Amino acid sequence: MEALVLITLVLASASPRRREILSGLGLSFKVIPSTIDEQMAQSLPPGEMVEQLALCKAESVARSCKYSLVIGADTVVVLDGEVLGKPADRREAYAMLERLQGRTHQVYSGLALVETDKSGQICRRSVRHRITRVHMRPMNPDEIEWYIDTNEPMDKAGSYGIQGLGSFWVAGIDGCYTNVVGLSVPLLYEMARDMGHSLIDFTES
Ligand SMILES: Cc1cn([C@H]2C[C@H](O)[C@@H](COP(=O)(O)OP(=O)(O)OP(=O)(O)O)O2)c(=O)[nH]c1=O
Repeated sequence: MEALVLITLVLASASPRRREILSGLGLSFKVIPSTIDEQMAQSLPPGEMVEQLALCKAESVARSCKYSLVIGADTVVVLDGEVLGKPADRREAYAMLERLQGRTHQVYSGLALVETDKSGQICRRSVRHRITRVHMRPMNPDEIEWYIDTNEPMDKAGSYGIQGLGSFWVAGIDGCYTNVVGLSVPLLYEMARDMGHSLIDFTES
C-alpha cells in the first residue's frame, strides 16, 4: 500500500516571533531561514516592498524544498510615508522611538506562500500584505533609554516589539495584532485556503 504523503509546511524565516506564532497554533512545520539581501526592494512603496521581500524569501527557500508550502514574510513600520526597518544601532533605535512615541503609525507585513511539487518545482505562488495602525503612548527620554537597554528594540522593525516590553507604550491598534508581530494569522489562513489548503490539516492534534 502506498504511504500517504502530506505536503510539508516550511517557514522561510529566522524570526523567532514568526516561529512562535506558528508553534503557538500547534502547527507542524520546518524552519529554513532565507539569506536574501533585504536592500533590493528599498525604493518601492511599502506595500509592494513587503510583498516583494516576502516572495523573495519564500522563493529562495522553496528551491530546496520538495512538495512543500513555503511561507515568507516581511515587516516594516511606516511613519509619515517613511519606511522604518530594523535599527542599525542604539542611536537609530532612539531616533525611531522618539519619532514614534505619542503618535500613530502603520505596520505593513507582506506574506507569501510558494508551493512546490514532488520534483521540487515551484508550481504556485501567492503574495499579499496587511496594514495595522498602531497608536503609541508618549515616551520620555529616560523610558526610551531604559527600553533600548533591554535590547528588545534591536532586531525589530520600528525598534519595538508589541508582544514584549514595547506593549508598555502601545495604547491600541486598529487591525490585525499578529500582523504587527510579523505574520498575520488570518491572512495566512485565507491565502492557504485560496490555494486549496487548510491550515487545520497542519495542526498536530
Ligand atoms: C513592529 C514589530 C516588529 N517585530 C519584528 C518582526 C520581524 O522579526 C522584524 C522585522 O524584520 P523582518 O526583516 O521582517 O524579519 P526578520 O529579519 O526578523 O526575519 P526573516 O527575514 O528571516 O523572516 O520585526 C516584532 O517582533 N514586533 C513588533 O511589534
